[in-house]
Amino acid sequence: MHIAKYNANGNDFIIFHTFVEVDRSTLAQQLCDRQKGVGADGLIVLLPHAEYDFKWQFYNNDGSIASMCGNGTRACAHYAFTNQLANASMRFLTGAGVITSVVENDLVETELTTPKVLSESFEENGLTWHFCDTGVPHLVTFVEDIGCFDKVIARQMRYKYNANVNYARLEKNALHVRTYERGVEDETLACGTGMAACFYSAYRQKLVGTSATIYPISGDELSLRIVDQKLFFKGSVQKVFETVLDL
Ligand SMILES: N[C@H](CCC[C@H](N)C(=O)O)C(=O)O
Repeated sequence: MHIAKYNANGNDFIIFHTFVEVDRSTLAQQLCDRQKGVGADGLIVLLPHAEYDFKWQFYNNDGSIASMCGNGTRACAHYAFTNQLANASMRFLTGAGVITSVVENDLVETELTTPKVLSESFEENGLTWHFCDTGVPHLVTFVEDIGCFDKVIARQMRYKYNANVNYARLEKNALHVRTYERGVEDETLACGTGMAACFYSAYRQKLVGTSATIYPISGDELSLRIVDQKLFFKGSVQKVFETVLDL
């Protein structure tokens, strides 16, 4: 099996394409295992689709299925274009709906799904939480010091609300973000829908304008903008290697 390993600002993925649609949860766990497998935060499988350029299966590191993955859309769009499976501007079907991505060299911009507010903001664990869906559910709290990211609190909130958990620090028109990711069950170096959730929560509170620079813990620089309530997420991706696995 021919696979590619991608890095999207620290969020890493194994990607391949096939005609065969089967449940790949166990394969995802095997391939994503960082000791016994290739190692990645997720597995992305591209499949043919009659109406769109392709559809995808997305699995987290633990084999769980997630409806969307912002960084994953940018990595798989680059993979699809590089492997001549789609043109530079493509539309593909995810569990959260149809996604449009545009590839320009190593830069990829994705139009995410329309964000949804999941509840009123609330206080818990001495923090104010905002709850929204940017393709998958995210809790967001704004802090003065991003170093106070607390994995114990994040894990507790992740299970109580079945959501990814983000701490964000605002600095002028930029956000520094740390994310505890559902399905990885740990902090990842970047989470695309998490960055989008932090931007959207800040925008709704008028803490940022219609665009902002976002810095995940990897230190990479990404951008988010909102136009007519649609979120556009842009950043670079890298193909780390390609190989053939005899599975
Ligand atoms: N772990 C997420 C899916 C991947 C999201 C993240 N990698 C991104 O870039 O959006 C969940 O199960 O809700």
